Amino acid sequence: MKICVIGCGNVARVLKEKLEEELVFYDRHPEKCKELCENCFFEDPIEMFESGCDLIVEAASPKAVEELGLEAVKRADLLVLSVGALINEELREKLIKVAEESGHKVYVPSGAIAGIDAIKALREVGIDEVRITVRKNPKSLGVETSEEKVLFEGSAEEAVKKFPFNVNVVATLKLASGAPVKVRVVADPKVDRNIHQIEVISKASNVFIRVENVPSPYNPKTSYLAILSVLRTIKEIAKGGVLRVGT
Ligand SMILES: NC(=O)C1=CN([C@@H]2O[C@H](COP(=O)(O)OP(=O)(O)OC[C@H]3O[C@@H](n4cnc5c(N)ncnc54)[C@H](OP(=O)(O)O)[C@@H]3O)[C@@H](O)[C@H]2O)C=CC1
Ligand SMILES: O=C([O-])CC(=O)C(=O)O
Repeated sequence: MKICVIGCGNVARVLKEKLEEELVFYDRHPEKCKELCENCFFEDPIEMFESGCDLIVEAASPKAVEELGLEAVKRADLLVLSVGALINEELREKLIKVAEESGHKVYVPSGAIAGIDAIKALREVGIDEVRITVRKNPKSLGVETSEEKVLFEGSAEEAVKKFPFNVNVVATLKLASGAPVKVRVVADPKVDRNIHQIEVISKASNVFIRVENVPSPYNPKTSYLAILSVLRTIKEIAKGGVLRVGT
């Protein structure tokens, strides 16, 4: 499999370390790609897409999904990590339409959270409400405070606008549940992990999930679990396989 990666940051670096597949890269900072892989980067994203990708992995930003998502999915299957971009219904529908027309898929991995399997199943009976508290060290949220501080309470849509690099998981919950998602973002100097606490209320089950994630090596905003989730998704795509575990 040839994998084309948008973004030469933290996620890309770990993918390069851990994957045996052929990898090529694009970033708006070519020097970052050069550092990662001297002979396997492109300065132009379209040239990279045209180079024959089996899978395009977006690991850059919600803006990158807006700018490059349609061009990418026209040419290959697309894995989106900056899921916040997909909360915009117009962009999401366009992406799905282009994917359908070109015979490609759009993958959204579970990323930094767990429980997407149960949430998808509960959708069958309708989910009344999803609540999530995102708790991170102030440094990860770009603020300074010596005490625990609630930075935000509101809807998924507002949250992804306000914290584009910290609450992509909120958009994943919204897409998986189809329900309103109530979000709290808390800066907490006492924590050194990225903590996601999720409650799902429905007729069939109430589900309580708490994930305490170690930050990833090159970007503390991004949990290491998010990268492991991408790695596993890529491996399952590459392997095909007949046994599918999980909803
Ligand atoms: N779904 C999930 O659960 C999770 C998703 N994420 C998201 O995954 C993405 C990748 O994370 P990570 O690797 O840690 O991020 P990094 O900031 O380490 O790397 C991203 C790289 O992509 C570049 N980039 C950003 N926007 C564009 C663009 N429009 N065109 C070209 N290059 C661009 C960045 O440049 P510059 O520095 O100039 O912006 C940077 O070099 C982020 O959006 C992050 O928020 C992270 C954790 C969990
Ligand atoms: O990695 C995390 O803990 C969550 C995150 O940054 C995001 O959802 O964007």
